[in-house]
Amino acid sequence: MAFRSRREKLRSILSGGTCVHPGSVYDAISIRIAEDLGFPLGMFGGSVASLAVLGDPDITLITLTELAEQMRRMSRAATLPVLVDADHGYGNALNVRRTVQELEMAGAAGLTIEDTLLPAAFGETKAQLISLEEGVGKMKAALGGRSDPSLVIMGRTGAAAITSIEDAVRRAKAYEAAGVDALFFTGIKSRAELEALASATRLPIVLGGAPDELNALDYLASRRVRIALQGHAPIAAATHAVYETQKALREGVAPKSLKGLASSELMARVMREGEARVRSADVLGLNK
Ligand SMILES: O=C([O-])CC(=O)C(=O)O
Ligand SMILES: [Mg+2]
Repeated sequence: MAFRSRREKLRSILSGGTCVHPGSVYDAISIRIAEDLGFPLGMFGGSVASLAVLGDPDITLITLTELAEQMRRMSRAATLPVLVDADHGYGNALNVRRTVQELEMAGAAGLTIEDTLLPAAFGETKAQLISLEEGVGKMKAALGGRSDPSLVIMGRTGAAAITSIEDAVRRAKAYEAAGVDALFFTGIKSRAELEALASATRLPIVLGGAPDELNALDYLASRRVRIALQGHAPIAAATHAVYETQKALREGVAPKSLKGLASSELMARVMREGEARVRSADVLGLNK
């Protein structure tokens, strides 16, 4: 299986004793940069998928096909293991199965399925959850949908901030019992909440955005948190750079005088230009 070693790397992070930050990845360039900088894995958030592919906010407009296609491009560009935010699995539990099949073929190392009601319901301004029973059905469907057993399936809940920490604990225990490989929590506001979840379960934990008191990797590792997200600053940095560059050009700055551009060395590295050159020499008859 072509992607097994990526999945095994993600599994070794989950079974290890430390907590790591993933690189935020969303396209072929960002995954190569994260790989070159030595990140142990990439996180492909639903928010950055929507932004990179559609230029839209994170409101469940992107389709599974678009998400999987973007993942496939990243899988081709780099070998870094990628954890994909598969939102609610793009429908009910049957759609979750299809989502897992598509993301597995696209080369994801792991994916998260969350129990948020998506897309947002009519007339509701706040996030809502599906029932625990439906959530368990989705986890089972996800597990049943993989054909490579090394693909990592994570159960995700934001219950701590939507309903209560007690509900988050109930859901975490139920998803663990359903057989998921790891638990992904968002909306955790304190060490006490993390500790309630960690002591009620045994699986490795992944933490979405968290407050400052939860930002010490050693502490997180001691509570079985193996991956801690840091948001998605790179796409905001890229947007800023494109904005400033286009603005300067529009204002008449000469291309040669632009500031903040990648060096030609960095561009060549990101394009893997050296490898392409060797390959061309080999196959285009230039090696004489
Ligand atoms: O998974 C993440 O990185 C956080 C999230 O839900 C998103 O960005 O859509
Ligand atoms: Mg998301």
